[in-house]
Amino acid sequence: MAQVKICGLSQPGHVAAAVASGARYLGFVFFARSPRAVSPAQARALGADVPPGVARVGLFVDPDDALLQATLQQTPLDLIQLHGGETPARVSAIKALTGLPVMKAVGIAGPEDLAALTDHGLVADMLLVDAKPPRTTTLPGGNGLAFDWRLLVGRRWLRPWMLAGGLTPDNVAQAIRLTGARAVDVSSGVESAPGIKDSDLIRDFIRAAG
Ligand SMILES: O=C(O)c1ccccc1N[C@@H]1O[C@H](COP(=O)(O)O)[C@@H](O)[C@H]1O
Repeated sequence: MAQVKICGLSQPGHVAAAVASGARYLGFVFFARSPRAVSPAQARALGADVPPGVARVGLFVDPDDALLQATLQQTPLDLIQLHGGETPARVSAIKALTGLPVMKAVGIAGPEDLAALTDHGLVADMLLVDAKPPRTTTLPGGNGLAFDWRLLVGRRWLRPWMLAGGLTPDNVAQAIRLTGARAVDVSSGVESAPGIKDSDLIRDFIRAAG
């Protein structure tokens, strides 16, 4: 069974549905432009009763030190997800600053994008392999877009990795079979509208990944 991260949670009922269905990672978005953005106080409340073994993930996009420090002062997190243009050096600096493990997202559109996974695998604790966002969007992730999963067949990196990008209850099993992913991340694919999670879709996704 692949481990599942449900990203962009903002309501206690959806956190409860994700945990009850077996999610191993819960994502809280600290990026103001996202329809899924939460405040640190909201994230603290949402993550307060999460059982051991379920990681609270803070998603940031090119955060400065002040944002990271202010967020962590207000809410406990177990893993930092970096979803912007952070360099390997910046990933290292954020690990040192926060004392937390970091998962670095890399956007993939073609084979030329795969080298960044090798570079980030030297410093990040985990890799997140996502679709590269289109130039026209203001969101660097959470767009519900998939990439050609065949690009990952036979690839190995130094760190554990998650597959993301356009996953849904209907396609996640195929994505896992093709890529061999041991962990998957979803946001839009378990929503009824942008930013509105659906407990039934969360359950269906986690079942389908099993
Ligand atoms: O979910 C968001 O709003 C978001 C905003 C900014 C950066 C990343 C974001 N989400 C991440 O994007 C991928 C793919 O999401 P989707 O399933 O295709 O909608 C996933 O890793 C989310 O964590």
